[in-house]
Amino acid sequence: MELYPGFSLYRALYEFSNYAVQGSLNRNAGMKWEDFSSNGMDEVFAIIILEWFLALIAAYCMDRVSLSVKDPFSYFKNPFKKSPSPQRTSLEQQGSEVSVEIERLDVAQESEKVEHMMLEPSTRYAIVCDKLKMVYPSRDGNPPKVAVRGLSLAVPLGECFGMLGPNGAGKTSFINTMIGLVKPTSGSAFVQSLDICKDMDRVYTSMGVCPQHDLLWETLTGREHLLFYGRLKSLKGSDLNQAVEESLKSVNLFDDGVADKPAGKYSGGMKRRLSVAISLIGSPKVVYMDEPSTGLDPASRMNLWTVIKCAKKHTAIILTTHSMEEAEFLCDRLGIFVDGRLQCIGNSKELKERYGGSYVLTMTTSSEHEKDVERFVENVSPNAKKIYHIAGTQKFEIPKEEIRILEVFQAVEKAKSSFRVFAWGLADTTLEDVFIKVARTTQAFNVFS
Ligand SMILES: Nc1ncnc2c1ncn2[C@@H]1O[C@H](COP(=O)(O)OP(=O)(O)OP(=O)(O)O)[C@@H](O)[C@H]1O
Repeated sequence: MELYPGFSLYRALYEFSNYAVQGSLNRNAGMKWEDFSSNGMDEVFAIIILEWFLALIAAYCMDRVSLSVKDPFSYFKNPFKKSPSPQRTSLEQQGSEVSVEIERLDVAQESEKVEHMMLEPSTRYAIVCDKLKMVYPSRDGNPPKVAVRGLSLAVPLGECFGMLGPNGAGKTSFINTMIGLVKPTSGSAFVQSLDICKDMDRVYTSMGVCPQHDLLWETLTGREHLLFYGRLKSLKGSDLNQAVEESLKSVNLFDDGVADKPAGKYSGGMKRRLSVAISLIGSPKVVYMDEPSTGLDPASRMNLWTVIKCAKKHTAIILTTHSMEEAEFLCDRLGIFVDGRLQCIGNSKELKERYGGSYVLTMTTSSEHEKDVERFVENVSPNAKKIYHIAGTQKFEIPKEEIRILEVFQAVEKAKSSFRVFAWGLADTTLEDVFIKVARTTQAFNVFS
């Protein structure tokens, strides 16, 4: 009976209380150590200690079994295999909503390319990320945040890769991982064949960074900043002075003594230009630019674009931007990044062809002719879809295969005789349309999944 855990405890308590009652009646001390062998309490205690060890082992096994949710018996098959930590499990569950997504062909091809590269490394590619994942740990009661979900990407020298994506998509987190500010949670990344987890010190010598927010010393001048970063990139003597001068000229910070003013007195645009110059000094092989032209006037922006375009000839650049114009002007390939994942990848023409497939017809009339416009569009293209409507102005998405542009022009001219058209236009798909479509579809999918 005493082998049952509860019973041995009960027996011990019973004996103690019995001796205590007898002790108080007979005015003696109750149970003593020497009484243990006479009343069997030594056996009871031996059983309790043994059971404590057995219960501990049983509780540990049950805990491990409960963690192996998919196969509760897997623990018994291999009891020494490390089980995932509770945090890891919750992250995997968090990521599972996305794992049902159908990976798009272009993104899958990029992953395949990277997998191939991991087996046969190539020096042509300056940046290679293989299933890179970055999770911010839970803090202040908030759950962990998966910012980058297994990104696979290869960027060759001479390419500017544009990373587009809505706010909070994880672009900056990706860059921060690549520049060593935060450690990847899993996956790997290589810069010039150097592992960012092991050889970051060597990676820094061939890397330039233009962060999202300018990181400048208020009291140092623009020239001093460039001298400092130039020295970090191993430039010396006349080479360093020449590189600094060229860099200052390229971003229009050379004339009128601007180069020798403290950075604290620079305008926002000047600081931004200095940050870009810093990222490019010493001709690094890899450059990360996080929204480089934010806050620049149109002339400075165009000037900056020329500098970046010139620099990319011998560099691999990863650039994040919210400007579609900038992306089209600078980037050889683009990736739309939503919720920590690349949703599509290709050059701007390919993306427009892939995700466009329709013209946008805009027509403005007085409010009473709105129905006439609807009928007109239905005649032109039965599958047209109204996408926008406000005070007499309506926009319709028309499948490209359903219309010929000449016929639309003829039809509009004819319609003008039936009702007054204030303005109208027919536009091809823009990169902005593609961006909105991809971002909306993915976000809607994530909400409903
Ligand atoms: N230090 C942090 N701790 C926890 N979560 C963070 C941290 N930094 C960013 N995040 C979260 O990670 C996600 C990705 O943020 P990130 O700044 O990388 O996005 P982004 O694409 O660069 O956005 P934006 O275009 O606005 O710059 C966001 O949901 C953000 O709230």
